Amino acid sequence: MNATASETGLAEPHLAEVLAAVGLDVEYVRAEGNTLYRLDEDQREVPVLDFVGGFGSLILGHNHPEIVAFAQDLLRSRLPIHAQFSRAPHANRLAAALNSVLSRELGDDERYFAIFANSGAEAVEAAVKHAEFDRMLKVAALSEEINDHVARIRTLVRDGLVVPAAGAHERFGDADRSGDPVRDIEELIARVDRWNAPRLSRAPLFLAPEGAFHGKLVGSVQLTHNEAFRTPFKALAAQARFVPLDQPEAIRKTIDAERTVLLDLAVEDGTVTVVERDFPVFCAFVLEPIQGEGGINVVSREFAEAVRKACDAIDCPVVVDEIQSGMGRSGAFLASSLIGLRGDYYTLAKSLGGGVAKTSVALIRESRYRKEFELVHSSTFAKDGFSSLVALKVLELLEADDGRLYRVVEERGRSLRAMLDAVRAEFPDILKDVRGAGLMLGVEFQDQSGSTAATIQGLSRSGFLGYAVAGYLLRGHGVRLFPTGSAANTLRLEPSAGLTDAEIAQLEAALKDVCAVLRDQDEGRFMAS
Ligand SMILES: Cc1ncc(COP(=O)(O)O)c(C/N=C/c2cc(O)cc(-c3ccccn3)n2)c1O
Repeated sequence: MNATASETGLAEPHLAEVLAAVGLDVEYVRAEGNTLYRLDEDQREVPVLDFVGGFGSLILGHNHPEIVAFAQDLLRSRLPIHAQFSRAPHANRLAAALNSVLSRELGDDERYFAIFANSGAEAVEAAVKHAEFDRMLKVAALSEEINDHVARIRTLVRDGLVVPAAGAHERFGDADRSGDPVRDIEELIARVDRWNAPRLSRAPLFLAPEGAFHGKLVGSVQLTHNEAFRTPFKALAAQARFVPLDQPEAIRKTIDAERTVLLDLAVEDGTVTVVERDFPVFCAFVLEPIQGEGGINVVSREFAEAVRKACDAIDCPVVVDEIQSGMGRSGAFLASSLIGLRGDYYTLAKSLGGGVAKTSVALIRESRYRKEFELVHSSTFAKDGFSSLVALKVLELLEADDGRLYRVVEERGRSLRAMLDAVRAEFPDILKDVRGAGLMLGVEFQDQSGSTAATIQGLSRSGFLGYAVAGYLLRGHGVRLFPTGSAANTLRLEPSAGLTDAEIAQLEAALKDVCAVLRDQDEGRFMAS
């Protein structure tokens, strides 16, 4: 069925046309576990094996029976879902439950304070706002400290207790001044003020790895590396400096390149000297421990250590974005704990809602938390009763039986990975790489822009090969998976923990078939509807 814009209605008509062009514009009528159901011409249900997994939001699968039953009970109970500005027992319990999991996983009891939101990008926005709120308070404190020093030293000079050091003006290119200490200190203070003023209002910067994806809202999209998503809106928000994931040393170099100093006055041995004070340019380093939208790139332990070391040196918080990699998807609650990366902030979303609610959270460690932030940030639907209780149920299921579900994810991920590696070994000319951890895996197809088949060549050169492969797998094998806008040749696999051997086998047959068609350059079969 090839829908046109008028038939698809007004919701993203162009995207609908793209999906239609590669046969992905299917309407689903029911979903359970790893299966979506569509209707055929005779209105009969046809199962589709779903590896898109809600872009990582379905670690428990579509409509998990315990989650659905729990949600139904909540609605039947007529619980207050929107009772803003009242005690929020459910949200507090959820924050406490998240802290228990973090304490278990991180091995210490430092508390994390929760700022709840409704979507992943909104949690990132909250984290970014809090980090900037924190940075501005640091800037204000530094500025006040310098002003206090200046005022105290002005008095000391006027009282004849200290004098400006010989050469105090050197950094401004001048020789010594009049010799009158009172006049000299006023000139020095004026020069320090003129140096500091523009720097105090310098816009903050962020750090993020190349390939980063943190959402598409105003602030978060500037942390997303994909230029198509980011650059049209760069005038709206603080910019990020992106560092290559395979160059940990680039982090320190990037920080040094942006180093900004304020000037301060100090007294040494009775004389006044000018000293430098580092200005906090960087607001936060934001990174995913496993990049999703960027094409399933696993951050190395070496890179994680370089991030932590560089950020500690400049007192810059590390925001670990676990929106896609978290909630058990890697085989641990946090994928970052597998690479020894400790976050100052964490963001969680997607599977936190159990596949039936929309909720997200930014968690901020107590040592960095600014409680005044609560007075300036809020959201109508955040921490609502329904989402909070569903999220509590999700954590209960993840943590049950001493974390049995994480071990299931790890074992299912190993089985899926083993199959993918075997298919790649059989078709190295078609499959370039298999990457990821747990049940967050990616299969990268070889570039086909040199194909002798014009259609395959054209699709590859236009960045649609991955979508065309996805269309073939859906039409020919009833298997659903997608590439992403930032890694068009990498199909991502994010099934639920309920993945069965039969589902792995079905995917194996589908992948081997599409690899054979591409090896044969059989564009007729490849594009058959
Ligand atoms: C690490 C991370 N941080 C913040 C976000 C933003 O969350 P929201 O989408 O809930 O605002 C995401 C959400 N991910 C969205 C996503 C992830 C992905 O891997 C693919 C696609 C996608 C979307 C459309 C078409 C193809 N791919 N979308 C994320 O993965």
